[in-house]
Amino acid sequence: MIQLVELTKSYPGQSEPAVDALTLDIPEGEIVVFVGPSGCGKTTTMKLINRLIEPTSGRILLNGADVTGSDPDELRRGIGYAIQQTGLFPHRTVAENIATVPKLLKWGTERVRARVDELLTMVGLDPAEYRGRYPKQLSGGQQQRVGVARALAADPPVLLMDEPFGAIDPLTRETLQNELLRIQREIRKTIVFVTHDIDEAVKIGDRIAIFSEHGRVAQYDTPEKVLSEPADEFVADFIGAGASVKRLSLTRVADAAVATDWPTVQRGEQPRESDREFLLVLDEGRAVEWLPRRDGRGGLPVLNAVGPDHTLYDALNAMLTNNSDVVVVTDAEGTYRGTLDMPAIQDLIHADDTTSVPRRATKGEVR
Ligand SMILES: Nc1ncnc2c1ncn2[C@@H]1O[C@H](COP(=O)(O)OP(=O)(O)OP(=O)(O)O)[C@@H](O)[C@H]1O
Repeated sequence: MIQLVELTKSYPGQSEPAVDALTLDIPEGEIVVFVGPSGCGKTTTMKLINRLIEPTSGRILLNGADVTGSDPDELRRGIGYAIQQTGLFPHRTVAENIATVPKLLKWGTERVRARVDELLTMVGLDPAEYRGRYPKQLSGGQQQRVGVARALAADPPVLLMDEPFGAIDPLTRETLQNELLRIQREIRKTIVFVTHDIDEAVKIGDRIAIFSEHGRVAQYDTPEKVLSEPADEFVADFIGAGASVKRLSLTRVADAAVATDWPTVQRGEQPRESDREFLLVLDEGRAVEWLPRRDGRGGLPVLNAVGPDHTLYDALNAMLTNNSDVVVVTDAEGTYRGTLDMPAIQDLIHADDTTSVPRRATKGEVR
């Protein structure tokens, strides 16, 4: 666990401190996200944690030990650091880049080679194809993956990530976010993650620290709490409109009440009687077609099914894209598991809401 105690940084020549008496506990094995407007002191705080810069006053404790006076080089070997500009060495191969810290630690050649391949596989790059490439022969997203692999190389207990997915297109960014969450389920590091983007913070964070200015933390809470009970107007403004929709991204489809009573028919078989307008056609366990009940002709392909790792936000998005109020749910292998409908999502949005007006549809009733 990392404890920041009254941490202050005043840069020379600046009238106000960049970080002013920041006190914050970062629990072991969690992802804590620093989010806030430009210039509020997020990067300064990260650099203070790994002693790239020295505090003007205050202390940093790592697992209870004061590291403010320890050897910065030694400290940094226990702290992985991944940044937006990746900082990859352009004239070194992917493998050499990843091996930087293990070589400093004088690991044997075979151990380094095995670790490089293990990490490339972990971040979704085929070692045989990528270990010999140079950074400029990679896409931006691939460079970020290598940056994350390099930060993890010597298995540090702490990982600092400063807008690691900042300059990436939205689709790749989402993939990288999902991969980080998958990797974190295995490695359980203490991760401090900086972003400008509240949606990214909500998705990635076990806790979110919302910085206002000068490293002051306006709220430090779980994403649920930040969205449902913003501490003040600054936080409410920063979250922006649509907090209830954002809350949908906190629930995975795997944890939602998936309905299993949608009428289905096996491909090639005679449909059963049903009160639903459409039947779902299954082929070898997969939902492939919505078949109109009335004449059994002119079926529509099943598009944008959601799996267990998707969020309810993704499910809502799929419904809107399909212009439908129901979406097919599959398991990780793509096998049909059931359906999620709009009323189920509305129920979730309004779970603790006693004032909403009656809706047209009720649960289970699909128009
Ligand atoms: N080396 C420096 N010398 C002087 N002032 C600095 C230096 N680095 C940062 N600052 C100032 O400290 C404040 C905090 O900067 P910091 O980079 O920590 O903010 P940030 O929240 O990470 O911003 P951004 O989201 O734009 O990256 C800013 O006002 C910035 O101008």
